[in-house]
Amino acid sequence: MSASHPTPDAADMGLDTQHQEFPPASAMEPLQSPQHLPAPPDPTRSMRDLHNPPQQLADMRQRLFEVKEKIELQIDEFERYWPYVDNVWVRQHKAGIDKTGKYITDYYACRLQRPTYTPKPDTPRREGQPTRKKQIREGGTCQMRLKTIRYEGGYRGYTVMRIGDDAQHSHDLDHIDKIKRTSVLMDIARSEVMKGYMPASVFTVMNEDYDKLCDAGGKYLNRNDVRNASQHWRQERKDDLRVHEGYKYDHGNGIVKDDEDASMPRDLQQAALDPALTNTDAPVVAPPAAMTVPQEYPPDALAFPPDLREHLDPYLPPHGATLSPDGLPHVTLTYATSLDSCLSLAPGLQTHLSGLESKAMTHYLRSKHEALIIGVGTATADDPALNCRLQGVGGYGGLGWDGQPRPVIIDPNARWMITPQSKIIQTVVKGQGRAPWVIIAPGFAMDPNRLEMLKHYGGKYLGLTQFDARYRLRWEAILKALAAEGIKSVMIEGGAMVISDLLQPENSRFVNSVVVTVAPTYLGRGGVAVNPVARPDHTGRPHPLVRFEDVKWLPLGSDAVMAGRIPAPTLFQNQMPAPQMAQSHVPMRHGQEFTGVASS
Ligand SMILES: NC(=O)C1=CN([C@@H]2O[C@H](COP(=O)(O)OP(=O)(O)OC[C@H]3O[C@@H](n4cnc5c(N)ncnc54)[C@H](OP(=O)(O)O)[C@@H]3O)[C@@H](O)[C@H]2O)C=CC1
Ligand SMILES: Nc1nc(O)c(N)c(N[C@@H]2O[C@H](COP(=O)(O)O)[C@@H](O)[C@H]2O)n1
Repeated sequence: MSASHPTPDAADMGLDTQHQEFPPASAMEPLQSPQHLPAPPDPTRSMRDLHNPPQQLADMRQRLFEVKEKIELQIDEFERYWPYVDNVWVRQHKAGIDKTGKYITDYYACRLQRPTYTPKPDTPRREGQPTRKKQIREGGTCQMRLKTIRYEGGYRGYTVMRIGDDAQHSHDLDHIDKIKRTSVLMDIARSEVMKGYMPASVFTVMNEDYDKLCDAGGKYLNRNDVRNASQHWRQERKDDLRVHEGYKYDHGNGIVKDDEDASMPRDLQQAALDPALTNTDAPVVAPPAAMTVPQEYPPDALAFPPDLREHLDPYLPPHGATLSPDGLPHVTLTYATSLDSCLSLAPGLQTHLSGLESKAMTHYLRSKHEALIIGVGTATADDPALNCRLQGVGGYGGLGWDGQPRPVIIDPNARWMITPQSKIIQTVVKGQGRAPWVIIAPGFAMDPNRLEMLKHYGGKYLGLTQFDARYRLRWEAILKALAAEGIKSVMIEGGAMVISDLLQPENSRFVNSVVVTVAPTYLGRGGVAVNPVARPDHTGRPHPLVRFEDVKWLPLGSDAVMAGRIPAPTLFQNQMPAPQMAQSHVPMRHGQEFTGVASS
């Protein structure tokens, strides 16, 4: 999971995401809404929840058990997965809604945090009643806790994070599965019995695909669990119960598959198992939309095959990338150019240079970075979505915002006219991208409405103070500001001014690799060109500005993609020195001064 997330930071609501256990009273008010009462049994559960489970269920259960890093999910995803781990997590009493009414925070502790329960000596039972077996319940062994923040503002989402940097369970997930069943399993058992099936039959059918049962946390499910789940309902209806279609009672063996049915095609067998699909006697309840797993990708999804990925991976940040020893993120510079080095036909005009294959490649690159930088010239000209539309990332078949980079706009003068209709915001609303961060300089005249609007959708402004000799924001400061926000890899897409600036010797040391798409076209004079300023060597003779090394060319459709690295800075020692740096902070308007990074 990426370090950045689409929910407005918990810090925005006065919460320290790592260290503070409960929100300050000023920020949160106790919440009494019905959604915070214990979840009632879900009568819509059926065998389908076992046989057609949410995607990557075992993996998601493990992630929601460990919560090693912040997990971001869309609300329907959270509601789909959480009932599969509610055997682990017990909701605590402190829960709250902030004053804006947009954030709802809940706190959970591991089930094994409760004190150990030792039963009192059993009270005498009425004659003929069996003695109740009360077991010692293990507890008090695990201090792991987490909180969930549900955000319902310009978009809707959940952030799940553990409390305490190094917190972890004192046991594994299997241990919890052994001592407690999830509500999904109990709900399936209950609703199947309520359809008129014998508990033994329900148990047999639930075990039919044992791997899937284990994925759902049911490795230790037993017949008693099924009986207990439906006990109240069964008391008056003992005689009416039957076995599932396709099964029979076999003396000595219990409920077994009926061989005569075994020749049925597999999908028909599945349907036969689920009376909600076939049996008109059974109550048929449509599952809520939140339970349905989307099977198809959105129409704008792109595919980039694994064998092509292999060529580019050496140039990209590795999975779990860390900051450099200097505290800088991995930077990949990438853009599409014409043969005459132009990015677009004219200033302010978006021009499609990449073919379908190289466009898919660009989206693969986007999926591999935590942030995506463009200059305000590009944001204004293109009204871009700046999301990742690769099949399998969040919003395109993946979970939450997995693989979605954070768009970052360099806009020192806060001139980008972002509105709720901007494509970037529409993408956020659809759950297909993250809200942008905008980097601004001191002295900007910030429109408060725009600021509020951006925050509403989960974005923010970052104020920077450090300038170079031309009063441009220093790239080192930009990258360190993003690193301070948890970003460890950055893809810089353009436009021409940004790319040219980063190819200058004083900046190119921040670039780890370059991936350029060359389209077979001339755009002609008047185009917006990448043309960094040449630097003569120390004798005054012309000298190439940069020649990439470790270069690989990859034909993609009718384009050619070049991947390479910028040589170490020592190779530029013969060149003229970079201009002197300007002062590192400058006065803001209204007599204030920025010192370092500020966000709002
Ligand atoms: N083919 C491709 O791959 C791509 C094409 N493009 C195209 O490029 C064109 C836009 O390029 P261009 O006009 O050069 O604009 P840019 O996107 O490069 O934005 C330039 C502006 O961003 C701000 N800026 C950037 N870096 C800094 C810095 N270090 N410090 C301070 N301010 C900074 C400045 O804003 P201010 O002026 O307010 O000071 C500057 O004028 C568009 O036509 C777009 O379609 C864009 C990306 C990729
Ligand atoms: N790789 C590439 N090829 C082109 O032909 C382009 N015009 C661009 N432009 C960049 O992509 C952004 C558009 O992104 P969305 O498709 O809207 O997500 C644009 O703003 C440029 O940064 N890139």
